[in-house]
Amino acid sequence: MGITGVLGRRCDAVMRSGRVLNGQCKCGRSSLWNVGLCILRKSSSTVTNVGMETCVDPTANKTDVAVRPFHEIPGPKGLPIIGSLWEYTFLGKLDPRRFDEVLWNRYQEYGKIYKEDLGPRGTFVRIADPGDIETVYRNEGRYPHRPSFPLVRESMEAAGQELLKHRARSESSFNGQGLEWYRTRSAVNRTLLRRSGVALFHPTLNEISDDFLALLKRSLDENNTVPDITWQIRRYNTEVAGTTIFGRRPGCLEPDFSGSCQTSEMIKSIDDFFASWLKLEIGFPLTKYLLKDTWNGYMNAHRNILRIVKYHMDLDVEYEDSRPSVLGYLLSESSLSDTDAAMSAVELFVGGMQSSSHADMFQLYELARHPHVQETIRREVTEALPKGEAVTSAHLHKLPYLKAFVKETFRFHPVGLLHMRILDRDVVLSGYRVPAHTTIEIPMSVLGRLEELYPQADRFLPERWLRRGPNGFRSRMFSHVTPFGHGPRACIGRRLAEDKFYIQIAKLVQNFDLHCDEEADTVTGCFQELSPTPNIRFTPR
Ligand code: HEM
Repeated sequence: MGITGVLGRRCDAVMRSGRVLNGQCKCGRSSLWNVGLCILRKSSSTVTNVGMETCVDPTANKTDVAVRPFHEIPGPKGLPIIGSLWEYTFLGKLDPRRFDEVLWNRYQEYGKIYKEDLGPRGTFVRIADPGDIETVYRNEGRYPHRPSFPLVRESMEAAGQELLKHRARSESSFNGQGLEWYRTRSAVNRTLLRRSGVALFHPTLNEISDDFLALLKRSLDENNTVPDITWQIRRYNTEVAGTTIFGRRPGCLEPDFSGSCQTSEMIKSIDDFFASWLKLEIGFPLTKYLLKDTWNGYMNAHRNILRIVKYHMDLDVEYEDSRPSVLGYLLSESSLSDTDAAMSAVELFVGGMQSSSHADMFQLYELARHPHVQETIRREVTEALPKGEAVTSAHLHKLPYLKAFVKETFRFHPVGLLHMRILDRDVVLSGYRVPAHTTIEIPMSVLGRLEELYPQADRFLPERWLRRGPNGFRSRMFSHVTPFGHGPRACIGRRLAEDKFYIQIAKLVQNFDLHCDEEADTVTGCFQELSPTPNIRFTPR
C-alpha cells in the first residue's frame, strides 16, 4: 500500500477517534480521502484541533463511535502478580535475546494494538497503527514523558554528590521530566540540533573518519578482514564521542593504542554501564539489592565517566581556542550550572557511543551484502566529491542515495526497538480508551516489516526513500521509520550521528570494496546488535 493506503488508514484513525462526524470531515470535505488530505496538508486546522480535542476529552467519542474500554484490549493472558513475565524466563517460550521476534509474533497474534502485563514492571500497550502513533505524538504535549530509569538517576546523583560535591540535579535530558527536562534539553538543543552548530563538528568528524580508515588498513589480515571489528568500531566511536564532547582527541585510534589509562577506562566504563544497566533496570525492582556486585559495578561505571568529564572541565581554561566541544558550549550556557553541564556531558557520552557503534556495524554489513547498492553510493560520492577531500555540508546535500541507504538500514535494523511515551491524558487508540499514565510502546522493528507501509518489505531497497525512486516507489511524505524518535523529545544527537554516518560511509566506499558472504542475525541487548559478528572483507581501492 502506498500513500493512498496510508491516507486511508489515517482516516480510519480519524473516524475511530471521533474526528469525523457522520463520515464527514469537519472542514466540510466529505470523503475519507479528503479527510486524510486535510490532515496531511494541514490545510484545515479544524480537523487537527478537533482530533486533539477529542483525544483530550474522550467522552466526546461516545456520541459518535463506540469506544471500547481498556480491559478489552487484546493481549497475552498472564498469571496473577507476575503477568506474562514468566514467559521470558526459562519456564516460558519467549527469548528476551530475540525481543524483535517476540514483538513480531505478538503483533501477528494480537494485531496492531495489544497490551502486555509484565507484573511488577507494569502494563504496556503496544501500537503499530500509523494513525494511533500519530495520535500519541499529537498528544505528547510540550514536555513529552518517556519512562525514566530510577537506577540511572540514583547512581548519577550519588556519583555527582561524591565527585562534584554538589547535589546533582537529576532532571537531565535523558532521564528528566517536565519543566526541568525542558530547561536542560533546550540548552543542549542550541548546540546539537542546529544544522550550523553540527556543521562546526564536520572537520573533527572528517579527521577521525580518516584515522579510522587508516586503522582499518593497518588491521587487515591476509584475507582482508579486520579481526575484532566490533572492538575497532567501539574505539572509533569513543574517539568521536570524546572529541565532540570534550574538544580533545582521547587517542583511541593511535597506532600504539594499548589501552592507555583514561581512554581504555572510557570504553570499559561504558561497556560496564550497559551490561549492568540491562540486569538492573530490566529486572525486578529489588534486583539492586539482590545483585550487589552488579550495582557496585554500575555505580563505578558512572563514577568513572563523571571523573573523566570532571577532568576535562578542570582543563577548560582554553576551550575557546581549541576545537568545538559540546562541554565547552554547555559550560558557557548561562541557563546551566557547571553540575548540569557535567551531568549532560555524561549522558551524551554514554548515549551516543554504544548506539552509534551498533548502527555502524549494521551499515557495514548491509554495504558488504549489497554490492549493487555499494556501487550506486560510490558513483554518487565520486560525482559529489574528489577522493581525499573533506566532506562538507555542501557535499552532504548531493548524497541522497547514501542518506536513503542509512534510512533503509535503520528500517531493517532499528538499533532501539521500542519508542515509549506516557501521556498525561486519556486517548483513543484503535477504538480503545487508553487511560492517562499508561506506558505506550511503538515497536520500530514491527513497523519496518509492514508490507502495507513498505512494499517488498523483506527486500533491502534504499531507493524506496528517494523522492522519485525507480521500481515504482513513490515519495513517502510521512515516515514511520523514526530511528531517532519523534517530536521535542527525539534523540538529541541525531544530527551529529547522521552526519557522522554520511561522512564515514562516503570515505569508506572511496577507499574500500566491502564484501560479505555470511548471514548474520541480530540479538537484543540494550540495543539491537549484529550477532555473530560476520567476516567482512575490506579490499583497499
Ligand atoms: C545510531 C545512533 C543513535 C540512535 C539510533 C539514537 C536513538 C535515540 C532514541 C530512539 C531516543 C529516544 C527518542 C524519543 O523518545 O523520541 C534517543 C534519545 C537520546 N539520545 Fe540518541 N540515538 C543515537 C545517537 C545519539 C548520540 C550520538 C547522542 C549524543 C551525542 C545521543 C543522545 C541522546 C540523548 C541525550 C537522548 C535523550 C533525549 C531526551 O529525552 O530529551 N544519541 N536516542
